[in-house]
Amino acid sequence: MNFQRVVIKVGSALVAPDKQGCSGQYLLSIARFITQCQQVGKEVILVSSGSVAAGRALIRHGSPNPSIPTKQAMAAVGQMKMMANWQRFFDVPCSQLLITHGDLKDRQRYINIKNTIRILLANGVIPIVNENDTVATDELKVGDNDNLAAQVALVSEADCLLILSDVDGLYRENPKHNPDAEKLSDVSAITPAIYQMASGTDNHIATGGMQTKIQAAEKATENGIATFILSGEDANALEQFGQGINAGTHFHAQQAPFKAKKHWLKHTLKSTGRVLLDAGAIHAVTNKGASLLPSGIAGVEGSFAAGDSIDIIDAVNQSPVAKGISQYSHRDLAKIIGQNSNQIAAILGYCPSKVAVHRDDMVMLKTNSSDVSNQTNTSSDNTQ
Ligand SMILES: Nc1ncnc2c1ncn2[C@@H]1O[C@H](COP(=O)(O)OP(=O)(O)O)[C@@H](O)[C@H]1O
Ligand SMILES: N[C@@H](CCC(=O)OP(=O)(O)O)C(=O)O
Repeated sequence: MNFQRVVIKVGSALVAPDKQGCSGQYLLSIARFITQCQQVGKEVILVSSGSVAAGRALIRHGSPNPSIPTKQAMAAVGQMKMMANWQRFFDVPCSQLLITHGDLKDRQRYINIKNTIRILLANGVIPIVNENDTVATDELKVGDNDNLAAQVALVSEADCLLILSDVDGLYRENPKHNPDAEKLSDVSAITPAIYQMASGTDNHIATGGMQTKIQAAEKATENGIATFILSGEDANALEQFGQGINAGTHFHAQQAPFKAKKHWLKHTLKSTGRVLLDAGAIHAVTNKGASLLPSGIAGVEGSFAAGDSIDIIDAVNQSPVAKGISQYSHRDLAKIIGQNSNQIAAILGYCPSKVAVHRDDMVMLKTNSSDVSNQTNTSSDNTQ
């Protein structure tokens, strides 16, 4: 097995093949594989879906698509069932980590999660992660466990991500709609064409379908984490995987791992505002690796505090060019845009920084380089 630390994501359809309750039908062989990994010194972190499905029969609901509070109640009761279901397959202890996007985007909580997982693994405990559905709101949730698993792979510094589902890989079209669709064994780069192949799911207990799996694979592989989609219904697929044979789709890890902070910024933080840049500022930021100065900002939108993530937009075509941490709140930034940085103190009465977004806190979304700090800094004014 060509990995040391693996995150294994198990979809709802495997936990609840009958679309409600918990079943051991597929979990048994997955648990056996996990035990085999541990016996040869590999570390395993589970990301398990299925709490909503597991609790579905225990919470009264009239409609086939229950309200969000009803689903949150299902998750609350189902999570215990799901954990108990996993624990019965292991002799070693399991542990429960319920996290949200709000936890991952907070630098301190992110570090707490990292430390907890490290200590659990060092003690032979299996971390089992799910989104904390009961408290998650739209703004504060990852939303699907494929992306959550990729983020867990990053925070835990795994070198492999295994996404187990009711489908045995990425097909050129949804195989449930076109049974003749061809499967891809290897994906060396995640391009728009790959995204076009992936559609959602018809399974009402699942979230995201293949689209979110591709997003997860992109996040992981650009950080040097090899990613596989395998059938969790086929015990042979896991057995073969253990022998180094890929029975599903292998998304190859990219060579240059993204720096942890840049990744956190690009994928984990959610922006609550935008700044619109004129052509000169776009050129300085994208081609010169400069910090973003208030003088280059033509407009401020949304609501954000100093330290929040914002999207950096080309005002001409409205396309996002970068993402970064704002040094100022939207209110203060709106007062200093278009102004020379030397004027900031006079306008605001304070000047913690001459830049609006520092180049070290910025990640490019569009240029060939995804890390502006790798570029030569020709900014004439990039001091904080
Ligand atoms: N191009 C594709 N290749 C494979 N499966 C696809 C594709 N596009 C959509 N899907 C759908 O994605 C489903 C798996 O996602 P999902 O139902 O969310 O499962 P899970 O609960 O494991 O996350 C498959 O059952 C399939 O219907
Ligand atoms: N957190 C939810 C699962 C969300 C989800 O992404 O489901 P799935 O697409 O089956 O991986 C639950 O435990 O029911």
